[in-house]
Parts: sequence; structure tokens; C-alpha cells
Amino acid sequence: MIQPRLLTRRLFQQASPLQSLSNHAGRPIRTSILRSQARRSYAASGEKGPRPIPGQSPFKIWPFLAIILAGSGSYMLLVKSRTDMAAAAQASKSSGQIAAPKKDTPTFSSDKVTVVFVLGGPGAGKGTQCANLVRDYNFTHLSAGDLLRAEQDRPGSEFGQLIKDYIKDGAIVPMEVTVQLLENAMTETLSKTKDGKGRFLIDGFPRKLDQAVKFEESVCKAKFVLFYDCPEDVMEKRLLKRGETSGRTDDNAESIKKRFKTFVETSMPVVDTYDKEGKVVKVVANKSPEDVYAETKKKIEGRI
Ligand SMILES: Nc1ncnc2c1ncn2[C@@H]1O[C@H](COP(=O)(O)OP(=O)(O)O)[C@@H](O)[C@H]1O
Ligand SMILES: O=c1ccn([C@@H]2O[C@H](COP(=O)(O)OP(=O)(O)O)[C@@H](O)[C@H]2O)c(=O)[nH]1
Repeated sequence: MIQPRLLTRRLFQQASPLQSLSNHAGRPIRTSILRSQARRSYAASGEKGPRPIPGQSPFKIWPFLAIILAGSGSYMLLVKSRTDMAAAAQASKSSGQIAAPKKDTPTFSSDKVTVVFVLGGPGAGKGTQCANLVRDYNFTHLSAGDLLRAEQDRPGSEFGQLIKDYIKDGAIVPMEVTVQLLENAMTETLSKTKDGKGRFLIDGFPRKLDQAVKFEESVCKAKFVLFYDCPEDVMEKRLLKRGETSGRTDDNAESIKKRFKTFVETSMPVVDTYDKEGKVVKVVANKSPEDVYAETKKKIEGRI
């Protein structure tokens, strides 16, 4: 099984929870600097300046502007450096890794790496069908949910509690965490190949449009989306049954309800968007696992 590696500094630079912490930490200093700037501005407009020439305005605007500009400039620099420093400190404390620069081109070229997103409601049978595809088509299966649960349980993870809360609530974990875990897992798999080629089933991701955009921009373009279409009542029965043995904190009636809501409101728009681009392979999932797989095979032949 692929172990998610420590998240890199890039993740910390982008992760909103930590950024807001570092911003918060810097606020008192910034406020006091602003106050002292304000005091200086008032002093500059005091009575000790040269006497005004008759006919000209007694108020000179340029000194004010210069002070405001200089003040704002140094304020911005201070804020930026403090934010970067805090992020770097956090990152090195927890991972000891060097920052990866923010990038706009995908890490993996789709010439070498094939990515298929596997989507469907909770309990639609994504994981079950992925196991079949791994056996027959030499895919590597990466379940975003499994990676998040492994990160949640990793001793020392800064995101453990955050992931736990999101999963229990059926909500979507901030994308920086999930995208980085997926990229790390892909890197690890590909590092074991001679030619850097690979095929991935990314199961249960992207669950939100911004995740889809981010992943395709920074990690790898997806070839197509395999979508398992299943009625809610069927999925609910399956999940409650799975909950008897899965040990998952979200396989209970209350969490299932929330997960369905998230799926309809947030994840279905991802499927609809890809569908408009002609990238969705839809499979009816309300049949026996064997029949679902037979339809899957028929529909993906020629696309992979
Ligand atoms: N076609 C099917 N018919 C009946 N039960 C299924 C089917 N596919 C999967 N299951 C069962 O339903 C539960 C959810 O399936 P799973 O593959 O884990 O779904 P997902 O990954 O979409 O949440 C599991 O307990 C699984 O054994
Ligand atoms: O990209 C992802 C994938 C999963 N999750 C979280 O992990 C939970 C379980 O997802 P998984 O795919 O394991 O299970 P499913 O709900 O499809 O059965 C979801 O409800 C989310 O809270 C997430 O936040 N982002």
C-alpha cells in the first residue's frame, strides 16, 4: 500500500488553515506599525513646516502622499515576509523538506501518465470496481478517501484532526491537502518505474470543481471520468451494511445524509462539467458487481 509522505512546504504555503494562523500571529505587530506610521503622518503635518506662500494652499499634499506610499510599501513587505517566514517555519518543523515552487504546468505529462477519475455517490461501488480494473488493466488505484484517512492516522500529522472533522461531517477537506497527497502518491509509484510511465485510477476525486481545476493544472490532465450512477436508497443500504464492519466514522445514518447532500450540491457539478466536455463514461451501478463491471469494461475499451 502506498504510504502518503510528509506534506511538502508547498502544501503549507497554500494551505489556508495554516496561512490564516500565520496571518493571525503577525497581526499585533502590523497594527502597532500602522499606529506609529499614523502618528508620524500627523507629526509631518504639524506647525513647524515652512510658511505658506500667499496664494498657494497652506497644505502641501506631496509630503503626505510620500509618507503614505512609503508606509504602505513597507507594510506590504513586512506582511509578506512575516507570512513567508511563518509558513517556512511551520513547514520545516513538520516536514523538513524544501519548498517546491508554485507551478502552473502539470508535474506529470499525459503522454506518460494516464489519469482516470472515478466518481459516483458514496457507496456507488467505486472502490469495488477499481479493484477489478487494477487486476485487469494494470492500473494503480489511489483512493482520495483512503489517502486522507491514512494522513489522519499518521502520527504527528498537522492535519489529522482537521481531516477527521471534515470526514465525519461529510464535508470536503481543503483541496491543497488532498491534491498534495495524491501527487505524493503518484510520485512514489512512478519513482519505482524505469520509464516514468503509469496509469492511475483516482477514486473519489475530484469532488469539487476547484479540485478538478487545481489537479489538472498542477498535477496531471485527466483522460476521462468513470462515473458510477446509483440511486440514493441503494447507496444508503450499501453504506449502512458496510458500516457494520468498516470501522469508518462516516458510515452511519447521520453522516451518510450529509455525504449525500455534499455529493448532490458539490460533486455532481464536477460530473456535469466533464460531461459537457464529452469526458464522462457513465455506468449504471444499481446491478450486481459483476454486471457493473461487465458494463464498465465494455464502455472503457478503446478509451484506455
Ligand atoms: N454492485 C454492487 N451491489 C451490491 N453491493 C455492492 C456493489 N458494489 C459495491 N457493493 C458494496 O457496497 C459497499 C460500497 O461499495 P464501495 O465499492 O466501497 O463504494 P464506494 O467506494 O463508491 O464508496 C461495499 O460494502 C461493497 O461491498
Ligand atoms: O477528494 C476527497 C475525497 C474524500 N474526501 C473526504 O473523504 C470522505 C470519504 O470519501 P471516500 O471516497 O473514501 O468514500 P465514499 O464517500 O465515496 O464512500 C468524504 O466524504 C470526504 O469527507 C474529501 O474530502 N476529498
